[in-house]
Amino acid sequence: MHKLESHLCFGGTQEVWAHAASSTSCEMRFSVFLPPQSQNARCPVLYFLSGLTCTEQNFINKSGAQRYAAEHGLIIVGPDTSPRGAGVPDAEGDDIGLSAGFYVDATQAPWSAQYRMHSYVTQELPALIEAAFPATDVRGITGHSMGGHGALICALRNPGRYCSVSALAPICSASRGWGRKAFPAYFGENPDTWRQWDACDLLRASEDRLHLLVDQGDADPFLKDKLQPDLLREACIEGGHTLDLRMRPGYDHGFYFVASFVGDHIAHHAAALKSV
Ligand SMILES: N[C@@H](CCC(=O)N[C@@H](CSC=O)C(=O)NCC(=O)O)C(=O)O
Repeated sequence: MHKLESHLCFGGTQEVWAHAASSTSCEMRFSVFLPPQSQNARCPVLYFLSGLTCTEQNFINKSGAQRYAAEHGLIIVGPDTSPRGAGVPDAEGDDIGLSAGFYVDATQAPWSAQYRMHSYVTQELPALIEAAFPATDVRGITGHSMGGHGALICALRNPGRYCSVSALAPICSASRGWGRKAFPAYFGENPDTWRQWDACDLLRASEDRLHLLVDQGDADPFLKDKLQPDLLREACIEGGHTLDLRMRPGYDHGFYFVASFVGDHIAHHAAALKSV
């Protein structure tokens, strides 16, 4: 593992690291913000999963999250959004292949060998973070757009692994929304296989009851066709989950929206993670 960047920020340190990942069989980068509190004690970790077209950089450059993480004493870890490097498969379009790992473990060739972001994000990366940084094993998970879908499915498929979950403008039902192109490629043509990675289907089937915080701009151009918060609302009612879905008048999909509400999400996670 080697450090690529280190910047003092709000009394903490914003770092970027690279390491050889076994889940994805390639070098992976991740960001880690270490709050000032982590100089003296281990801190809980919030995982932030980014959206389509992103690397580990977009969130740390554009969200302004460091200020809130420093205030609350949370480590924030931001993985890349797909495997990368020589030989990693790709396809035409922003919503499949590079930067579009959808936080799933693909089952179909050629994707299945390296598009294993679910294993990477839920198992390999936390093990590394908890061994190499001043982190506890108390974890929360959040994300934006494809990363919001990722946060939901990571929590739903791994009961007990995360103490808190939230999402900003998530793809709520990837198999019916923004994942309509990637899911058949990653899992094959049988829709039953897609449902195992679709947040709404998982919410309906889950025996765990989640308490979800979701923010969504009502001027988001992807709202109706690709994000579909109405499906999330219905699935939460059917599955008995608590959903605090806050529709934000006038906000669109990008990082201006994320920056406006990321502080609320960090406060929400801090309250849950620090009460464990
Ligand atoms: N070009 C794409 C949309 C690209 C986009 O809006 N990406 C978002 C995430 S969308 C869902 O996962 C993003 O975070 N971009 C990075 C940034 O720095 O803004 C299209 O129009 O289909």
